[in-house]
Amino acid sequence: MKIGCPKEIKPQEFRVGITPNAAQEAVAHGHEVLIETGAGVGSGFDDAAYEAAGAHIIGSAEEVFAAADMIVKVKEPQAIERKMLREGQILFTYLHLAPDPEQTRDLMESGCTAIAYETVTDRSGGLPLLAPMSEVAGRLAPQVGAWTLQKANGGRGVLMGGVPGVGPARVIVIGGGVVGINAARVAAGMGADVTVLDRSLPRLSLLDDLFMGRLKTGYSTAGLLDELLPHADMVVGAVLIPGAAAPKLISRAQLSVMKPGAVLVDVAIDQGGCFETSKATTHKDPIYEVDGVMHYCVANMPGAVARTSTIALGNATLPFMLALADKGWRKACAEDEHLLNGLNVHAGKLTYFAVGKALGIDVVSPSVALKS
Ligand SMILES: NC(=O)c1ccc[n+]([C@@H]2O[C@H](COP(=O)([O-])OP(=O)(O)OC[C@H]3O[C@@H](n4cnc5c(N)ncnc54)[C@H](O)[C@@H]3O)[C@@H](O)[C@H]2O)c1
Ligand SMILES: C[C@H](N)C(=O)O
Ligand SMILES: [Mg+2]
Repeated sequence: MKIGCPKEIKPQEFRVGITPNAAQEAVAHGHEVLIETGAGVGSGFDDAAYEAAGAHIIGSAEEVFAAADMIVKVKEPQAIERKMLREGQILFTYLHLAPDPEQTRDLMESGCTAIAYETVTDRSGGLPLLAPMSEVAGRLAPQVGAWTLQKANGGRGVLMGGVPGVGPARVIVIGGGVVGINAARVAAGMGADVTVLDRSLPRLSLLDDLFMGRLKTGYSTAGLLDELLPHADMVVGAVLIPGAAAPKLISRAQLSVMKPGAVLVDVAIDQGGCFETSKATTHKDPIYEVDGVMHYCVANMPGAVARTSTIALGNATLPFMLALADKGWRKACAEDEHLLNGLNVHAGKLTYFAVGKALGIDVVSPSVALKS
């Protein structure tokens, strides 16, 4: 199979979908790997590293899209990339379709077969292709939140760990999954007073055991948030209902009970955001203020630490990319229900129920799509 990897074009996105090591494995499996020139530079991989791995360097994204049977990327295809997709072509990347009707329409119109990293599952109920980037974004969240808390950036001028004689920042993490646990770990490590809220009691139990009194846990309800918000310096939004639009857990009205200069970091913004006042921002212009409360809502946070993120993502995607290339998407998905769970669009039809529900579009079950 011809596997193509274009350079990412989302603003300030420096990750790349295929590392030289992954390219080398694909070549060893008998595939041809086409990398757009410069695609890896933002992650520290120059064209020569790909050539040494046996890949071909291609001059433009247009040529990569035209030649490849499967496109492997990081971010959802941007409008100009969507025009280059064609019927029968496999697209393997993050999609986050629930909050994105335009992208969904374009992917359906293209006729391509789109497999979304974020809905591929594993045996233990996890999301193995989302997890590495959730680890990164979770660890980044207190870091960017701490920067936003600085007075010059609009924050209330509170130091995460405080100092002797002055208490630490109070951080609430809503959602104790992969993002949440990593955010809690770094916030606690910075010395903050951390509370994690979740709706899964087993998850709260795990957090309680792991952190041994270093953080507090709470069962996530609107009432508990009402109690906690007036005291919070930072709230990290880290909830997920796989594939679905994020539930809105803090309304605009609730901002009025928060302290001026408190900070909301909405990591769940890629699924539409879990605060009513969230709107996606970029690394170049990451923060804005609403009713005195600072918001950080970058939907591609791991792009900021592209080297770490590209390698971590590549480690996770490699076996799935090889399965798709070796067997073709039908056989690969027929033999692996977890990969089939990644199928979001095929031949003009939407194949993921939570996306269909969010966007009001009819869905064909992935097992039916497999046979079409
Ligand atoms: N902005 C970015 O750059 C970036 C990067 C990586 C991940 N993400 C996003 O972060 C979000 C979280 O991802 P994850 O991997 O941690 O997911 P996860 O499935 O590991 O964890 C989500 C947690 O949310 C909990 N939850 C669901 N509804 C809740 C509610 N009402 N209140 C409290 N908890 C609730 C679940 O029980 C689960 O523990 C996703 O939207 C993911 O796409 C964003
Ligand atoms: C998954 C997340 N939206 C990312 O960009 O890595
Ligand atoms: Mg180009």
